[in-house]
Amino acid sequence: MTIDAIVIGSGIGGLVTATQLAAKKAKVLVLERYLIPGGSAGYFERQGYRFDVGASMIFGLGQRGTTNLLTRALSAVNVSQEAIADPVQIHYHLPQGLDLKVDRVYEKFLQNLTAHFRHEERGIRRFYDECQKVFNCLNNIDLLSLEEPRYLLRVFFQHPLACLGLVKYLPQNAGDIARRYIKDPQLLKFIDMECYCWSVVPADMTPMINAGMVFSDRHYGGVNYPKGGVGQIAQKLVEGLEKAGGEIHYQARVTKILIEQGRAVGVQLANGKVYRGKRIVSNATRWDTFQQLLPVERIPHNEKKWQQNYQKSPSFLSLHMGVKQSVLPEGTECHHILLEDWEKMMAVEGTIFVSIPTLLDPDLAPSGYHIIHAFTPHWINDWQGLSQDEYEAKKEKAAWAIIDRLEKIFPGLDAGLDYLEVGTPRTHRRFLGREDGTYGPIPRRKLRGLLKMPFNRTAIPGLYCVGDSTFPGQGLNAVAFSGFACAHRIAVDLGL
Ligand SMILES: NC(=O)c1ccc[n+]([C@@H]2O[C@H](COP(=O)([O-])OP(=O)(O)OC[C@H]3O[C@@H](n4cnc5c(N)ncnc54)[C@H](O)[C@@H]3O)[C@@H](O)[C@H]2O)c1
Ligand SMILES: CC(C)=CCC/C(C)=C/C=C/C(C)=C/C=C/C(C)=C/C=C/C=C(C)/C=C/C=C(C)/C=C/C=C(\C)CCC=C(C)C
Repeated sequence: MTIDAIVIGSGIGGLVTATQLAAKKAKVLVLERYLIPGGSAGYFERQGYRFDVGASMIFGLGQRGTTNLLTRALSAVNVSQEAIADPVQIHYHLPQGLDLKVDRVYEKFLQNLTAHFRHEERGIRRFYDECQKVFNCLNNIDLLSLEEPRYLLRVFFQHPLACLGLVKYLPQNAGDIARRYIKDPQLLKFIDMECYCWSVVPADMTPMINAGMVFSDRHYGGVNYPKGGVGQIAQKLVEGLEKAGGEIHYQARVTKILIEQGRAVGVQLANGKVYRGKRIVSNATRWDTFQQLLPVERIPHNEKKWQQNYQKSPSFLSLHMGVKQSVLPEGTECHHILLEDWEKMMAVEGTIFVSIPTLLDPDLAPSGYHIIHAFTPHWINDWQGLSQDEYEAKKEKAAWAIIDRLEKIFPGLDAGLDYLEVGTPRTHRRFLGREDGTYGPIPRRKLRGLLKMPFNRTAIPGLYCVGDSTFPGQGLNAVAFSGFACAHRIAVDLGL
């Protein structure tokens, strides 16, 4: 039977595309190089612990509105995922005693922040209220392909004000709006950190649409942890895909996208096997798609331009730890950010991100133990060209430097350590198939919001991209949007 769409990669972007198409009765084949689905939202198991490989703070599993895209993607193929509400999005441990929690309740968060900056009470409220405006525009409309003129016309007639609001915010960045209301330099640094910890760039370079989503949805749909671990989301999507008649093959590494008369017509695997399909979707990064899967001389002009605007963000050094329960003080929250010096916010080993999923789902670790996943930015270049011994020694040294710093929030961490596995940018490159292990694209300089971020179609007819190198960028809920949009565009192109 002819395949309608071949999806390269089963990250959340690829799986949402595949399930949406399968739900529309398209014949879909997903090809995944690894053993399990999920990509950055995958997991691995060691000695009774189930560790999340990357994604750990999950938006999009809410129950209301239109922005709960993970919930919607699952229900489109008749599956669901139990979600555990996280009462605090992040506990920040920042320089100059700036210690505060982002409570799920909006007013409580504003109070916590205002307690540190009384003189900016009005500015704080005005900035975050403006983020809510962006979110309210999005959360009122059907979220589908912005490359489909009839859809645009329809939403515009249904919700003209929301659309005009979005058009206004699309070229803006969060930092410019924050500066309109806020003057205190330390508070502006805090807003930088609020953006950096998910966009990996400061507020000035973070698109306002994305900031509006994150800073509002955490108080609306909330951050929710999937029962059984983050990997469950992908597993459930695969279950739904198969129920809807789609197929997924593992250990199926695509090495080539086949082009005939300028059109993408199929793919070739590392083992030589060829599949042909009416449409090809790449969930690999744009760098991998256009530099590895296509002949380099084929890089379309607009892709070269994209690379002039966007660069690869650093990867991470990840510590997956199993620890004794006694390491976590009473009342510890699930997510933490630790930084001791503002100047180092974006430096290698500057900011430490921490996630402790077992506080929400104790079944992920043996009884009496917890998981601490700590990660911090690192570049692949610093990990290349080492002998095996040098590589191991470097891992060990870097890991213990992080553990030492974490003792500040988790006293006795070193003594309470039961298991430690360290991942480097090389690990991320190898297991996620992402060039240089990058977390995703970031602007090379200040750009106009999301205007330069490409949608799903590419310059090569028949070839589409999905995932975090497409609009609107990083984040599971963001790549879920990109999956909805990609499937919508393909369905229209195929006349489904
Ligand atoms: N919320 C968090 O805490 C957090 C943390 C880290 C990452 N993330 C997010 O996870 C998202 C990643 O989603 P995504 O959908 O863009 O992609 P992804 O990188 O997660 O998935 C891509 C998939 O494609 C597969 N693949 C790549 N090349 C292939 C090839 N040639 N042949 C076959 N398979 C191939 C990979 O193995 C992987 O499974 C990002 O948006 C990132 O921001 C979130
Ligand atoms: C018609 C006319 C005229 C017009 C029209 C217009 C329109 C309609 C427009 C539209 C638009 C749209 C739809 C848009 C959309 C968007 C979206 C969906 C977005 C989303 C976003 C999301 C995001 C950004 C998210 C993110 C998240 C993340 C990234 C996260 C991360 C995290 C991490 C890293 C972790 C951290 C921490 C710790 C651990 C502590």
